[in-house]
Amino acid sequence: MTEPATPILSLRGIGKSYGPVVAVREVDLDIHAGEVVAICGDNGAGKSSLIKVISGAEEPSSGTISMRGKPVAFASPHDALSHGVATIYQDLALAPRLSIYQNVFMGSELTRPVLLPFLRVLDKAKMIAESQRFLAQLSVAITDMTRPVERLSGGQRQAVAISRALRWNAEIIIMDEPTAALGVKETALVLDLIRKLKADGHTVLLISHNMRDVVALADRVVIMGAGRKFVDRPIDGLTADDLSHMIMSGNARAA
Ligand SMILES: Nc1ncnc2c1ncn2[C@@H]1O[C@H](COP(=O)(O)OP(=O)(O)OP(=O)(O)O)[C@@H](O)[C@H]1O
Repeated sequence: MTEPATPILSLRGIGKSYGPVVAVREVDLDIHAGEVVAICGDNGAGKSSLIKVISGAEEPSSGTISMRGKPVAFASPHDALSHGVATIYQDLALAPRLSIYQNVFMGSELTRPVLLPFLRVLDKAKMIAESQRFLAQLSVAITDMTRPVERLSGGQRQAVAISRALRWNAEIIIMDEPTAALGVKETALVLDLIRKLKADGHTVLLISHNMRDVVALADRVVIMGAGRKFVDRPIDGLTADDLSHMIMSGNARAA
């Protein structure tokens, strides 16, 4: 018998309180490399608070986080990013007037030397080529990397936000409600982006209220209610209705 692989990410006893408000209680969670895991639950269940702890945006009030069996503590989202954990929030945090390549490399621009070794200028050509490579990896057909992001569709903007995560070599990509603001066609594009990430070996943590998206994409579903994890199982055979019922039964228990 083969030993189960060490999880890429493990949470043990994670709690998060904001003053007297307990948002997350005693959550244990193991995420394996290459999985797509959906985190579901009603409003106020604690999904965002849990994600903020994993993404380095908030410190946990209790518990530990490990990556590949080694304890880690993320002091900031940048710190999490340098450990290979990237989070894409609903607003995508893109600069609409800047071009695709400027958004992909925002805060981590590539430079090249000119004349003297200590004199460097932005390496626009390389940033354009790399951005093109990331988007091609996601099967997104945009050729002009100088196009401002405000002229892209919602799905294409998600692709730019994901490309930024890829630029950091993120292994774990956390997506907060990626299809919430999108129409049918754009939603299909984003679901394809997530499938592509999985096919390329990335691990995806997905917060979603859309049970159809969850059934279509996730390998495993985690359902939270009143800060606790009360379901953690493979998606095998579950329907969107099953998931909705599970969420509601969790609410009834929490009430
Ligand atoms: N910064 C904060 N200060 C105080 N309370 C907070 C803060 N952030 C979240 N909470 C509370 O923590 C609880 C969990 O909220 P959280 O946003 O994590 O849930 P959620 O499942 O993501 O909900 P939603 O689906 O509505 O985003 C709620 O009672 C919420 O009011």
